[in-house]
Amino acid sequence: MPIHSTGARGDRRAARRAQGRGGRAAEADLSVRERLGALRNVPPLFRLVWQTSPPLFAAGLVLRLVRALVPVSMLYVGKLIVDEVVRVAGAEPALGGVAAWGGALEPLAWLLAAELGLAVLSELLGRAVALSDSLLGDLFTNETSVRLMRHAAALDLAHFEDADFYDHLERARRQTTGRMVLLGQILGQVQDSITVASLAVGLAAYAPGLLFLLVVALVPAFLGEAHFNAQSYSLAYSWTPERRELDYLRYVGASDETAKEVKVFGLNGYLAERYRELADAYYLANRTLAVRRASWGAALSAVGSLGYYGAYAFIVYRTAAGAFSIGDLTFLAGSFGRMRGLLEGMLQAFSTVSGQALYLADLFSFFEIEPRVVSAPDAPPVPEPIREGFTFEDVGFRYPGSDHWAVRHLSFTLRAGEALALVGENGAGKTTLVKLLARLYDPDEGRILLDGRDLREYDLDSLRSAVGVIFQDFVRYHLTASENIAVGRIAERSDHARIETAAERSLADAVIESLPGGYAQVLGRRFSEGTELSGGQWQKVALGRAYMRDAQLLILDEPTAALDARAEYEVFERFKDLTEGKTAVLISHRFSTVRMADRILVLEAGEVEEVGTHEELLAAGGRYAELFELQAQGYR
Ligand SMILES: Nc1ncnc2c1ncn2[C@@H]1O[C@H](COP(=O)(O)OP(=O)(O)OP(=O)(O)O)[C@@H](O)[C@H]1O
Repeated sequence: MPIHSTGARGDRRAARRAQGRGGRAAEADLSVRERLGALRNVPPLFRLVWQTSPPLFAAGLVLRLVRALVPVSMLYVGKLIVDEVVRVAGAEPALGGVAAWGGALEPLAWLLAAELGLAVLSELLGRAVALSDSLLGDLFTNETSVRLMRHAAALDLAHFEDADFYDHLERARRQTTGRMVLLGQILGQVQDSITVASLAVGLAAYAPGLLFLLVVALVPAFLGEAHFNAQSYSLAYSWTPERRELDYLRYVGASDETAKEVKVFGLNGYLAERYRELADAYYLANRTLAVRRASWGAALSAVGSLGYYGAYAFIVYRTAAGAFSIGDLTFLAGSFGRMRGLLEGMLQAFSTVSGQALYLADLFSFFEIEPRVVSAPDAPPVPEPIREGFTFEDVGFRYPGSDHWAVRHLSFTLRAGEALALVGENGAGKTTLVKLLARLYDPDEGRILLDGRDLREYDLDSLRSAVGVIFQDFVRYHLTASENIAVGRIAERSDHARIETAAERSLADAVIESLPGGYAQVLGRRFSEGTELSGGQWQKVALGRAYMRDAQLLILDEPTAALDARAEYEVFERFKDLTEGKTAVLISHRFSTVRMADRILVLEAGEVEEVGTHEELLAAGGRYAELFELQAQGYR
C-alpha cells in the first residue's frame, strides 16, 4: 500500500518553501546588478584554480590564446582562395600552355595547404585545451574537497547539529565538482572575445554598422538567459533541504548500516514512495522552469537571427551591386556567421558565468564560517600533570536553538587523579557535561576551571590532546582493526607495540587475533574484504582507543554497555590500571560499573542532586539509593 504523506508533511514542506521564497530564496531572487556583483567570486576561483596547478592553468591559457586567432586566419585564407580561384578561372590559359597553367595554380596550392594546416592546428589546440581542462578539473575537485573536509573539521560540533549548516555544507559540497566547467567557460569567453575582436577588426573595415546591428539583436536573448539563470539558482537554493532529504532517503533505503532494520520492518516501500513523492515534486518545479526557459529562449534568439539575416542580405546586395568581390562576400558572410555564433555563445556564457558565480558564493561563504570554540592567542598548554582538577562554577548550557537548559547551576570539582562516575536518568545531562569538559561546547553561564584557570584560556589542541573520550555512540570505522584502535592517538598509528598493548588491555586482542587478517583485517561490511564484529566486540575495540590515547583525563561514556558479564568484570579488573594516576569520568547505568568509581555524582534534570562515595550515597537514602535498589531488585 503506498504511503502518502501529502497531508501535514507536504503542507509543512510547501509552507517552508513559500517561506523560503519570501525569505532565503528572496535573497536568491536577485537583481541584475546583484547578479553581476556575484562575478566578484570569479577572481578567487581563478586564484584557487591557479594554486591547484600553475603549469596546467598557464598551458590552458596560452593554448586558448593561440587558438583564438585561428578562425580569422582561416576565413582570411578562405577569402584569398576564392579570389585566387576567380582570378585563375578568368585568366586566359592559351599562351603559356599547360606548364604556365600549372604555374598559375601554385599559389592556390599554397593557400590550400595553409588552410589545411590551420584546420589541423585548430583541432590539435582544441584537444590540448580539453585535456588540460580535464586534468586541471580533476585536481581542482580533489583539492577543494580536501579543503572542504579540513574546514568542516575545524568547525564547532554545534555547527554539525544545525540543519541550516548542513544545507550550506551540501551546497558547498556540490560546488567542489563541476566548477571547472565554469572556469572553462570563462577561459572560453576570453578566447572567444579575442576571436571576436579579430573578426571585428576585419569586418569594421567593410561594414561597421552591421557589427552594431548584430550586437543589439542579441541583447534580448542575453537578458532572457540572465533572468532564467537567476530563477534556476533560486529554485536550487530553496530546494536544498529537500535535496538533502532525497540523499538521506537514498542512503537509508540502501546502505549497509540500515539494511537490517529496513528489511525486518519492511520499510523499503515506504522509503521508495517517500523518495518518489519528493523527487516528483522537485522534477515538476524544475520542469516548469525548464519549459518556460526553452520557450522564451527560442523566441528571443529568433530576434538575434533576424539581425544576422538582415546583415547577410545587406552584404549579398552590396556584392551583387559590385561593391564587394566574391572573395569579400565569402569572408564577410563567413565572418558574420561566425561572429553571430560567437557573440550569442558569449552572451549566454556570460550570463551562465554570472549565474554560476552565484553558486560559487555558497562555496566561498562556507569557507568563511568561523569556529567559535577556539584558542585564545598565545594560549598556554594544559598543565602536565593536572594538579587540582576541574571545577565547575555554576555552569549552565543550552544547545544552540534550544530554549531548554540541558545542564544548569552545575557546581562541583572533579579532582585530579580521581575516578568520578556520573549517574542519572536518560536526558539528565551526563553526556552534555562531558562535552563541556572536552570543550566541544563552551558554557553559556558560569565557567569551568582547570587548575584554577578558565578552560577557555588554554590552548585548544593541547586540551583536546589531554582529554580522551570514548562516546557511547563511538564510531565504527570501516578501516583495519589496527587503525580502529590507532584512531585513539592517530599520530602513533605506526607504533604497533602500542596498538597491541592497548588491544590487550581492552580485551580486544582476542577478538582481533581470531580475525582472518588479524590487525590488518578491515572491519565492517562496507568493503569486500571487511568482517563484521558483534556489538560487544566493537566495544572492546573502541575501548582500546582509550588505552591508545593514554590521556590525562579519560572519559568513558557507557564503556561496558554492550559487554557480556565476564568481559565487563575483566574490563573493570583492568580499569584501575587504565586510570592509574589519571583523572577519569565514567558514565554508566550499570551500578556494578558505577561502584568502581571513587565518587559518584548524581544528575537530575541537568542539575547536581547528590555527590559522594557509593557507601555514602546508599546511606543517604536519596535518588542514588533508590536507583540502586531498583536495579538490584531485578537481580533478585
Ligand atoms: N545535540 C543536541 N541538541 C539539542 N538538545 C540536545 C542535544 N543533545 C542532548 N540534548 C538535550 O539535552 C539534555 C541532556 O542530554 P544528554 O545527552 O546530556 O543526557 P544524558 O544524561 O547523557 O542521557 P542518556 O542517559 O540518555 O545518554 C536532554 O534534554 C536532551 O534532549
